[in-house]
Amino acid sequence: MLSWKIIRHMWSFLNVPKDPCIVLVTGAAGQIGYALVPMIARGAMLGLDQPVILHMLDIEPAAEALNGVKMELIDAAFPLLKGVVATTDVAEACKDVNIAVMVGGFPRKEGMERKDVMSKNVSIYKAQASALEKHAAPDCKVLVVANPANTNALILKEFAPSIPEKNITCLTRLDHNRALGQISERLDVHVSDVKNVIIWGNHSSTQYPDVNHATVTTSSGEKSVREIVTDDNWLNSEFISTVQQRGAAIIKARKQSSALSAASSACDHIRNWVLGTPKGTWVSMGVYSDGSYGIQEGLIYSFPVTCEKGEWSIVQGLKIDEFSRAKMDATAKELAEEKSLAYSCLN
Ligand SMILES: NC(=O)c1ccc[n+]([C@@H]2O[C@H](COP(=O)([O-])OP(=O)(O)OC[C@H]3O[C@@H](n4cnc5c(N)ncnc54)[C@H](O)[C@@H]3O)[C@@H](O)[C@H]2O)c1
Ligand SMILES: O=C(O)C[C@H](O)C(=O)O
Repeated sequence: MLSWKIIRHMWSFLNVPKDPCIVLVTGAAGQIGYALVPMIARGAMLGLDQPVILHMLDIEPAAEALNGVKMELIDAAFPLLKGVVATTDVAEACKDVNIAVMVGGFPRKEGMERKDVMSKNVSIYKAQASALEKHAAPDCKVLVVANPANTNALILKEFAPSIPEKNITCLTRLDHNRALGQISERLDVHVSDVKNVIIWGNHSSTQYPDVNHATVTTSSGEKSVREIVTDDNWLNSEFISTVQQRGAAIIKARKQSSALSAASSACDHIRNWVLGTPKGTWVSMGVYSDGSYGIQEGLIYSFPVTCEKGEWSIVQGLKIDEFSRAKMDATAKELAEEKSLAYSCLN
């Protein structure tokens, strides 16, 4: 029997091009869309050997702008980009897609809480769930970016029952990367030397950025973040609130929500999901809860996950202290409340 590794090696030796992967980006005329589509076309999401066909969806008032994005994609002459569809027809946009990145929706503005955008967005996700179910490839992987991201993903999962629940996720990788960034700034080390932070729960200000299992690579080996930072007070207060409030801080500074970091983190999320996480490293993803760590089953909750062969698995067996337990439960409680609120908006 030939091993998968040998077959892959022979394949690359023969230089057989891969079939293009069809990637849907909804809300593609918006600011995240504008940052995201060139990243996908350059291979940042699926790798430098993976051709892509982009399906871009937006609504009628944005049709002209969407067409402008298509013109720019053509002008950029990306070698990996094998086709572009720009449409306001959701069925056409969803046709045969392998990866769906759901960015379309109404973003939070300065002074608004995420709950304020709930009713506008959950009804979009209910409608688009059916379109994905009918038209996407059966093994399509879905990443919801638009807020409230966990609850939009939950609505999408509940109204697209034939899509496997393991295939529906939401973005908390931006929060994960923000947490890595804060530790790296504090210690003046490169961000790639910090790993295994965790974002638990909701992509909201109740999220719990947890450093209890995080490590830093130093010249004398891998050390725990707590040991190197030597300031539990900062780690248990300012660090947590800075990460929780980073989205609001960006909105205050830019008068618009994060776009380049959101787009880059969306690429990280899908790349690790499809191509795997490095050995010994986990990432945070919003995934359906199977009851792990006592979190109510069925919620879309951010957990530490490792990925292999296109499948994520929740990291099991991490020790949870009392401080963490309370914060993990508080963000779960908010998600359960958001779920009820979402259903009341849909009725
Ligand atoms: N999860 C995260 O980490 C994260 C980070 C940043 C932003 N966000 C969220 O991502 C979303 C997009 O942000 P943005 O800054 O790009 O907003 P934006 O307003 O610039 O773009 C949103 C786009 O969605 C389009 N749209 C609206 N309804 C649609 C529908 N039914 N179908 C398809 N497209 C539709 C709009 O026309 C617009 O072009 C917002 O909900 C924002 O809050 C999430
Ligand atoms: O906080 C927001 O509304 C924007 C986004 O979710 C972010 O985290 O930057």
